[in-house]
Amino acid sequence: MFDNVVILLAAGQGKRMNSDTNKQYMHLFDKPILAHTLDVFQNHPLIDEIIVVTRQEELDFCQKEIVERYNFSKVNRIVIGGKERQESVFNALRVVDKENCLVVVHDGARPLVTPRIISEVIENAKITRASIVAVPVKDTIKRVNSSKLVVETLKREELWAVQTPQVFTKEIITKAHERADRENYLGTDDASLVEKIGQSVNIVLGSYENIKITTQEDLDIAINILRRRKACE
Ligand SMILES: Nc1ccn([C@@H]2O[C@H](COP(=O)(O)OP(=O)(O)OP(=O)(O)O)[C@@H](O)[C@H]2O)c(=O)n1
Ligand SMILES: C[C@](O)(CO)[C@H](O)COP(=O)(O)O
Repeated sequence: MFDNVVILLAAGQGKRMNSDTNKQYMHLFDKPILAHTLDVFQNHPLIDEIIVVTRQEELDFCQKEIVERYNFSKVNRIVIGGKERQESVFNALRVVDKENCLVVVHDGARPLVTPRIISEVIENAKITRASIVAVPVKDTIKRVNSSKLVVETLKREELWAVQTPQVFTKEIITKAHERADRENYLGTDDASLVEKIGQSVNIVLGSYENIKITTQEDLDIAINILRRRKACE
């Protein structure tokens, strides 16, 4: 049996949000975005421990106003992130002390992840060792050059929009990050690093509601989804 360790990323700056408060700490209804995300993992029976990654200047706030205030008892470490998302994951990986475990990487800015998604991606990774959440794209996607000229139209039936959680054995994700670090490769998700070491990566169907809160309009979408979910409780 694997233990399941979450790396929860909250060390970004939220520049695209254009707000004075870092987006992870902005409120959605009753609590900060990061507390919503933590809630889902804290209450999930398959999750054993959580490592939160934060910025140095927000460490104290994260510890006192998020972890202690909402009593997230599964959080056993808070580590300092790096300049890029990938560095933040690598910093957290270095403190995962369990040998034989699955590492579940999740964006703190995706508070609408559901227990169903977490269960399915972990169960899949137990078998495949590398499993990520994604949804088929709905729009037509084109490759465009720097002069804004269309270069080609991609085959939509082959395109998936990738989300988190992304789950790997500790051995695979560590090897992938070490190789990327050595070769100065910077990817926009962890799976791209795993692909580079020749490991196949499996897709589990996510949800169009599992959005990453990136810009102001995402906040309105998240509020509407949460309002509907609360009304159904
Ligand atoms: N150096 C970084 C950059 C990002 N993240 C985290 O990775 C997730 C996805 O990143 P993104 O949405 O791009 O967040 P930001 O980097 O904060 O946003 P922006 O690019 O607009 O500044 C977020 O939960 C963010 O906190 C991180 O832990 N460390
Ligand atoms: C990992 C990710 O959320 C998958 O969609 C995404 O690539 C993160 O990108 P960002 O630029 O760090 O938001």
